[in-house]
Amino acid sequence: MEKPRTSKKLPETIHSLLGLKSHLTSAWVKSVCNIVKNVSSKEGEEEDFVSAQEQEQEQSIREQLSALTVHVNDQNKRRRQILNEFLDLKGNIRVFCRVRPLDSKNLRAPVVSDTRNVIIKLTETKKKIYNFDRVFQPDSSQDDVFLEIEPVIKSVIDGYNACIFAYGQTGTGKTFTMEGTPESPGIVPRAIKGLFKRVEESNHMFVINFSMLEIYMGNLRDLLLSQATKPIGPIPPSLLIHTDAKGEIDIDNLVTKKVNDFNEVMKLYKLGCKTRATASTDSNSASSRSHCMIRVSITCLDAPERRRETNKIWLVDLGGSERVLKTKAVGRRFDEGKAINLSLSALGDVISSLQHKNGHIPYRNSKLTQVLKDSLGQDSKTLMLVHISPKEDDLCETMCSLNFATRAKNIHLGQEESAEEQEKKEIVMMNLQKMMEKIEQERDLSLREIRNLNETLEKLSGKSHVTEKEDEFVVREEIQVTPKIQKNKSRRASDVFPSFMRPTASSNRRLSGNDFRVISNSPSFKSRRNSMVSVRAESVCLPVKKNRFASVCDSSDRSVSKSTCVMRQNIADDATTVYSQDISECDIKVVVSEQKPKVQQMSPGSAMKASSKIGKCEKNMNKEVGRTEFSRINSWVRKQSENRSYLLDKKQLPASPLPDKRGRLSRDSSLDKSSTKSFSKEKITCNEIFEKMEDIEDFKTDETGGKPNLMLKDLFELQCLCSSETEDQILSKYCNPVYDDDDESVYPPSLRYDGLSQHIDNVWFGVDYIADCEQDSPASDLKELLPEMGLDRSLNSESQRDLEFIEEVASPLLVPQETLVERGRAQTFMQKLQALCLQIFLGLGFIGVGYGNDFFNGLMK
Ligand SMILES: Nc1ncnc2c1ncn2[C@@H]1O[C@H](COP(=O)(O)OP(=O)(O)OP(=O)(O)O)[C@@H](O)[C@H]1O
Repeated sequence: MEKPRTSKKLPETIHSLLGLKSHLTSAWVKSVCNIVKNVSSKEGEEEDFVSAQEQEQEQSIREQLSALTVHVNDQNKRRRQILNEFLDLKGNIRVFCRVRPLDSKNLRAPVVSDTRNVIIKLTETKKKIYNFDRVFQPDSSQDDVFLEIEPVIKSVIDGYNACIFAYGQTGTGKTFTMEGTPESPGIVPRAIKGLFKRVEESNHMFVINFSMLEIYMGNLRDLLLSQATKPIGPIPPSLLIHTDAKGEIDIDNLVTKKVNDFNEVMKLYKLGCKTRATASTDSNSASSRSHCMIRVSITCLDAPERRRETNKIWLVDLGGSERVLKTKAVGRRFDEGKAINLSLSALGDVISSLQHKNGHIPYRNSKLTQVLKDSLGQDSKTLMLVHISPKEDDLCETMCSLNFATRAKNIHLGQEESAEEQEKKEIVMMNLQKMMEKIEQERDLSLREIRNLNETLEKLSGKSHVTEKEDEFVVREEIQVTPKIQKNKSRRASDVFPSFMRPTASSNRRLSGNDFRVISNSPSFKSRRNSMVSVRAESVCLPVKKNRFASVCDSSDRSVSKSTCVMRQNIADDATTVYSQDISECDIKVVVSEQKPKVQQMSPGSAMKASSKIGKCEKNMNKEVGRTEFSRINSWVRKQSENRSYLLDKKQLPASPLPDKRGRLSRDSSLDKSSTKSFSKEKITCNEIFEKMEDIEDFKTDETGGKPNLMLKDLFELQCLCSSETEDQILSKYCNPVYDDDDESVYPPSLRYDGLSQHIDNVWFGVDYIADCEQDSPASDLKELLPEMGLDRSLNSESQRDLEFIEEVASPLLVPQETLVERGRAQTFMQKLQALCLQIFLGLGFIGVGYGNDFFNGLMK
């Protein structure tokens, strides 16, 4: 509409009047007054008219918006009902199976599949059929998989809890399905993208939070606490599970990060994946040794039609199920496998109980089921993806996985549906899906209309309909950590699990305040996900005589090497699980740092003296960690060995050992067991030993085809003796090294031993120490472990004596000092003592029970 022109002319008129004021007449003034009066009244009318029109238009847009919003909400409600019906028909717990592609086309595959069945050809005539809600064949794409998962993502937006987990033998593609690759992303990135897309499309305000943790050996570890900040930043508290008043499960102190878009989530996800515990096994070079769990929680306060205000989806990449016998896992790998299998079995029990609608659901049997309690079964949507390998070699594991999945399948008290019923159900589901699609299309149109109307409204009033709502939504805290820190100190009885499921030394250290030191510029480990940049745990592999134990785990020769983390790909147990230790298998990791803790290597008597140095030591530890000079530690180790005195029976040293036919050192007849009883002990330094062993070294150099690692010369040479003599002879020859407590040179540059601390921490966390100590002393751990390794029967009385010796010396050292009330100090102190204790045994007692190689791993760095 054109604006009135009179008012525009007014200034000109007045100007002309002013210019002609000498000629002003009363008629002139009158006419001007009329003009002015006219102008103001006309303009007012016109402006009123315009604003009334605009208001009307605005009002009509607002009415349309309200109507459309109601319509969209109705459509959402209908869609939700239909989706629920659809999922109910499909089953709240659905089991899919994914068959991974064969590595080589030439291999015979006894596993065939169609879209619903997996057929195992046992013999030419005998076969076993397993059916599932859906089977993804080897050529199925990630898109195919996600298409089946999408309805679950939709129901998460509707306020339902959900859980999607990948189960299966190690190396069958669980991580591939969940994580995927940059070219073909898996369920996690797709699900997150899907969630954000739906949130954007919706006319509600959502707050999305992201958390990531792993369950390693029954211990919950936050994966969003980056390794680099862990040791120097505030001590990350341990994660404990609790149930809130509404019966919802939460995890104390778990980092919860508010995320605004897909890219933000992906950054966090990558960070978490890097922190995850992986290791090389016989079946997978970067095998997951834990259950990796992602939690995405969604809050929507302005949608009462949603099932809950806050709900969550768990995306879980379970650790690989495996027969430990097949993987030949020992030590840590063995226990990891055992813990994974036990928690998977507990998960199977829970799902099976839910499917069979049992009165009691055994959630408390594992941390995994405790965490997932409110996201499994009932009105939650659960989706299990079982992964199998079609290879003939894996047939046994494949059948185990299929049997597990069958247990979890939707069998209502054993009644399978007839084909006719199934067909009817399929038709109903198809119709429901079509209805859903139609509603979604209509809803999308309505939403587009809402958007357009909002834009118009914005132009008219300069304010959008939606932004008003947005303004109401206050910015929330970036990181929300469930504030239950106080609870940490009183560990509940229910949290006390069998030894393998108890928190690892690593988590206890986090509790206690003593964490790893970090080292920059460390080489990255060979791992798909786990490129550790901050912690370097170097291992030492010493040449140990092939004893009974060695033949179990490794038939090849062992050599001296200074390698980082993964020592040999074909020895499962030589690969260190990153950032995790457990002393029960004596797989020890030493993390070397720049500082010089001055307390180390003391006799039990000087233990109390050591405590006074701890404060100083801890202060040093809190300084920023710099680059490690490995050579400094090397030279320390060397100096240490040279200065160290041994009570040695000189007679026992072979004068000039000669190689036998097989190239091994000949035994001196004087090393006869009977003669060891009457030996005369003299003090002798390591250098003297070296002189005596000159010939041995020459020979060994030839045998191994290269000079032994200089850094480990001393131990290497001592171990050379081990390779030609019985453990008992070694034991009888070398007594405990003699240390001068005041000699600071015996203290290694920042040598920290991480292990055994669990025994101490338990005292402060409500776990009965005595019971624990009895159960978990290193010697009893060994005793426990040996039968599992099949070594109990083969232990002779001499080895038994070794064990008793260890127990006798180790146990008193592990008793906590009552006077040391400050946990952190006591912790550090005990670590030093433990390191001392273990170094004393270095090359002695443990060799006799087959711990030679593992025991030395990392200890000397
Ligand atoms: N469907 C598939 N298509 C292509 N490659 C696959 C598929 N499934 C698995 N792979 C490949 O097989 C290898 C092992 O897979 P992955 O690491 O996902 O196994 P996993 O079951 O997670 O093992 P673990 O339990 O030991 O962690 C990877 O290199 C992966 O890319």
